[in-house]
Amino acid sequence: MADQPWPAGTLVRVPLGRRVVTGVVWGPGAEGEGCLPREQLKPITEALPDLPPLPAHWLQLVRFAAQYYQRALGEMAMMVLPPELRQIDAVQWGRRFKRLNKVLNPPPPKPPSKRRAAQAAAEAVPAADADHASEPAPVSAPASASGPLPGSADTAALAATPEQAQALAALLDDTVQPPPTSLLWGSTGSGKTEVYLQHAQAVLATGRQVLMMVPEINLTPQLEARVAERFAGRRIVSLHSGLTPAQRLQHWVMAHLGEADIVLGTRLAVFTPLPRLGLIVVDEEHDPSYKQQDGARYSARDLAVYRGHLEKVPVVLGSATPSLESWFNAQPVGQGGTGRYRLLPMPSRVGQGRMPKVRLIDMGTLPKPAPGEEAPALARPLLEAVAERIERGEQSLILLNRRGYAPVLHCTDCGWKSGCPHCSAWRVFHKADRTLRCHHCGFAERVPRACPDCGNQDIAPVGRGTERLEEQLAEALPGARVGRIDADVTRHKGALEEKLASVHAGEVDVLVGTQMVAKGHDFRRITLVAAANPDAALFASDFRAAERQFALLLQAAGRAGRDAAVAGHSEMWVQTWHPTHPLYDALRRYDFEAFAQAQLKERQAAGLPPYSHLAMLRAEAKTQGAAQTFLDQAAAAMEAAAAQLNDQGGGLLLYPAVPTAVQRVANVERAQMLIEAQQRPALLKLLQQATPAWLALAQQNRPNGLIRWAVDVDPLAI
Ligand SMILES: Nc1ncnc2c1ncn2[C@@H]1O[C@H](COP(=O)(O)OP(=O)(O)OP(=O)(O)O)[C@@H](O)[C@H]1O
Ligand SMILES: [Zn+2]
Repeated sequence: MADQPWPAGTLVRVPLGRRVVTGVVWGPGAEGEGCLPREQLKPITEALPDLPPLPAHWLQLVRFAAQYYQRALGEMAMMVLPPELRQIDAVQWGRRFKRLNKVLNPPPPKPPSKRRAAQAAAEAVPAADADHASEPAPVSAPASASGPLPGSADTAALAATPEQAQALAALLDDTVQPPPTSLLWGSTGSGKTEVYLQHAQAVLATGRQVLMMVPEINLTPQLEARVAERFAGRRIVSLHSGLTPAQRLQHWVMAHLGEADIVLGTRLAVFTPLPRLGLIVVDEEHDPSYKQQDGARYSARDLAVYRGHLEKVPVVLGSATPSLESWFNAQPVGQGGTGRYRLLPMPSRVGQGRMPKVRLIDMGTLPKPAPGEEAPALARPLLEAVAERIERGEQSLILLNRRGYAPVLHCTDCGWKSGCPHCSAWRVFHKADRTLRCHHCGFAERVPRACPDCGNQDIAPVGRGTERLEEQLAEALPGARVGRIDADVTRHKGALEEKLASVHAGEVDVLVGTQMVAKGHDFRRITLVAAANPDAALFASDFRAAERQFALLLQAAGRAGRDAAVAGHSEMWVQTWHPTHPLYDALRRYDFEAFAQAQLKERQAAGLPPYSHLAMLRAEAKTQGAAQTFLDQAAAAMEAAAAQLNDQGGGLLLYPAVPTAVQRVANVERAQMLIEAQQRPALLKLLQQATPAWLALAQQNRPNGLIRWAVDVDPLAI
């Protein structure tokens, strides 16, 4: 539609069948190429008034993401817009906008009338009904009540340590153009957040906006508090999936209008339109949560780097244990890397804080439990070390990455095990509500009194989850206050905050937790961290398992000794059957560099990322045969194209289709096929060329039981 009156990026309402839906004007469509003839096009109903068009950069980012992750452009664009925006019409939008304007530009203060006070009160209440209730205020209440204040209201930064100063000098040096992507490689507790804040302060002072990303929602409140405290006069908004639809829309609009100075969010925030963008921070850049695991499987970290290039703004990736991809990119070309990122190391902890001393317990040397008895959860010396902490009024953190009471129940007579009838997985015993629950499909039943197969009364838990560990520790440490934080006890809104607060307040002596507690928290009284059972990852089939485990253990260790007063005697204990494993050796010396080099060497030898590029084609079907048949046909359909690309040095390799690790979930069979390439462009070209054939094959295979298929570019787990 060459004569369309609306510029590209305008949000419009268009008729689609009998409905009217929201769309984005993308530009004139080329006739032919799958577009309808002009005569058949319906006119746009209306544009959403007062909403500036989405910027060209935003369109380009979405276009790139769609192409790279092999999704339809429209799907990608709609997926990254606030859900609420896709539904409302111009009239509803007009009402929203008016209310938002009142928040942004409050009338000059008058003596408060009764009505006004009531209205202000109403505005502070979170919207229950999306369209009719008042909008909630954005997170930085002071700013929203008084309009933007000059940057002078920022509270003073801490005096930077020499390492922080050095990193900041590099980050603030704007003679390096275009602004590079930096990898801030700082130990846990080295003050990375302080560096982000001071960098942000400099960027805000030039009138630009800052986008800060964290991997998980439960880390946003902490960062939010620190940012709000530092930038009391600024408008700060958060963006994550925990907001109400109305909140999310409001925060998004404030960012888009340039009214919000700082956007804090999870991966979805990478798509926030920001007209004055000046800095992108990706905290804990190695975290797997940055990769979306369904639909459009994008990596927010990688898109952040792309966006930085696109908009010529600096990107800071921060981590104590960078992903091997980022590490590789931060090594100079001469030293086996790509030199694409700038490495900014901060090896020391702030002040007198020290990393805890690592102690490996060789489980093989412990006395064997009597026949029929179970080994205790914690070896004697570790238990004694915990008891010592309790006596001194210090806290311990016991990490066990498995929730529930026991991963499986077992009949000692006939050998029955608590399998899930719908999945190829065991059902986990949860003692609190006496259920057997499948962690894959959610299927739950009351735990049987006797073996369902043979009637034996004696069915026993096998193995140990956090719930059981908590119980056993309470028994082994009489009088100790044992607490637990995992997904089960933090299901309700606010529960996690409550639990964390009680740990900070010293109301817990021993905290049992999953990886949830290992990340990010600034615990001040923990002097002992123990990994109860970390060996499984050493032998996992996934090539990234070791990398993830190392990061987790190092993060966990980083929760101890954060306070100088207790740092001297802080310890990280590891219960292992493989004390000489190189992973633990590197951990003992906190030598990420050595670990990374060793891992990269292995990856290079095996031709794995970052030395190659992967895509995974996944299929779900009623039978394993149907899933694999589709994948086999999909492979056959791209063989010619692959051969052609290989003639040009693409280095493409198609692996046979195999069942996934958990083959059946909710009665659906799953299979996958790996595509490997030496050259990334060849991989993308191949996927693009193959897609039409795959779409057709999928149609053909539906009657045979194919349910879904999808491509995952740069898959995290294989
Ligand atoms: N320059 C400084 N002077 C004094 N204290 C500082 C300084 N920088 C940071 N701190 C304090 O040190 C502690 C750790 O800092 P921060 O949380 O920024 O580290 P981090 O590297 O982000 O840690 P982690 O990776 O564990 O999240 C905080 O309590 C922070 O207030
Ligand atoms: Zn199941």
